[in-house]
Amino acid sequence: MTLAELIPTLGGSLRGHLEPGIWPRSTAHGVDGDLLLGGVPLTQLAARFGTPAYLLDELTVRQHCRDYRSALPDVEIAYAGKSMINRGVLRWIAEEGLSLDVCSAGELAVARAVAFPASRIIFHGNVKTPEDLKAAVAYGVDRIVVDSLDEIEQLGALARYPQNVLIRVTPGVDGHTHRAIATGVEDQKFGFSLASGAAAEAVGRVLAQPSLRLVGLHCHIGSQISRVASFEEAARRMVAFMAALHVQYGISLPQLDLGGGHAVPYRCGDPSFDLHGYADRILRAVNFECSSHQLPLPRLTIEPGRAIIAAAGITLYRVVTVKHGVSRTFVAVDGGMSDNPRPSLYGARYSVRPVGRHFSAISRSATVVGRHCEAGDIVAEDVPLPSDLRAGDLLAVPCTGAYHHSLASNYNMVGRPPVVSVRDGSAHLLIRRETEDDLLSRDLG
Ligand SMILES: Cc1ncc(COP(=O)(O)O)c(C=O)c1O
Ligand SMILES: N[C@@H](CCCC[NH3+])C(=O)O
Repeated sequence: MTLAELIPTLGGSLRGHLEPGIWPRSTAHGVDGDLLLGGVPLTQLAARFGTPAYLLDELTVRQHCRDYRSALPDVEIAYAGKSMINRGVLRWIAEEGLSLDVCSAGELAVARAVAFPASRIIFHGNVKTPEDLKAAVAYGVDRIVVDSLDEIEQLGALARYPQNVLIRVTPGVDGHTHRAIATGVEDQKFGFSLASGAAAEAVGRVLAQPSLRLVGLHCHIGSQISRVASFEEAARRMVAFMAALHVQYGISLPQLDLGGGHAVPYRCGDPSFDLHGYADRILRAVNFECSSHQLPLPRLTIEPGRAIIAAAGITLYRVVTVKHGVSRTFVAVDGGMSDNPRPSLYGARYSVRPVGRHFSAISRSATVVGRHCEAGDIVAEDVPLPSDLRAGDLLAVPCTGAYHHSLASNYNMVGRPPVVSVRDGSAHLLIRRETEDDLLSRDLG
């Protein structure tokens, strides 16, 4: 597929005032107030697959992979599988030539199911159970990112051949993101602190394990970060640390993994991430620090998840009730915090668009709420919705490709929605809807 084939659909979106960067690239206007995704009307997808449903635009995912590869041609791009993992998506990722970051035996099992090349897999996690480590070693993943002294010993005892490892370093850099997903700052559960000397100690421990081969360092300063300066600062500190290790241990580490965390806009006006600015500043910073410390340039890896897949996704809900409170209107839909816990976890905000018929031009502010037994079960707070919105209408929520299906739960014994991919006018069920039988199958009475 060429770039030219991917672009025309974007024009359709812009003409229809669908905010670019928030809606999947193939989104376009259909007839009678419908939207098309991958050439398929949303009303048709709702009728065929039911609601709520996660929709995924294959072209957007592929285009984002290409954007990264062309902005950073000499850098390894590893897709962070935790953002959205299933066999279909991993096939696209493999075909686009990306590597893969997994963080559990379960994620690795999905990779194994599509024969994702072990040579392109990086295994993460602050906790790796014995089962995780065994699965990683058995599949022969190229790199394991060690995150504790205990893990270094456990992996050292388990590894059969020299296992490539990276050490996860906490560089002490604030990414200015929600505190629940800020992982570059001191005194939290991820990584070895650079400032305290824990990272240098970890290096010594890995070097002392004959079955481990230290190939580099890793850092990940958090998620949904738009300030390129934070990534740049982390890169500088990491290279300075590599230089210090050269002095202390006489080693030149060949790899540096700078993690993911690149922000996406969820609503119009949210800060976006300047990929080309990032590429330029990170490469300059690493080149400058390496030459000033007379270090050979390491091979760089980055690990975007959200930036690859968030804007490829739309969640489709059906309105079940419209209730007028004392001062607010509540539009209640057939999903909620079980398919999207991000509003309750991080106060995340979304935009919402009614689809499937012509609506009144008069809008009012409404709060879209879910079906779960919590007052905090909110899909979108204070969003403008047409005054004639009623039960049975469809709502489309954009930018739900990342950390939605992967964070979904069965709260209130509600089955998780299906994941449907679209492309070239056809839809394909990647993950079916979870049924009551599925839920009961684990209950052994
Ligand atoms: C080690 C690591 N790499 C990559 C990612 C991907 O993050 P994001 O989806 O924000 O790019 C994460 C999650 O934050 C992570 O923990
Ligand atoms: N789950 C988070 C991101 C965490 C990223 C993984 N470390 C979110 O939805 O934004």
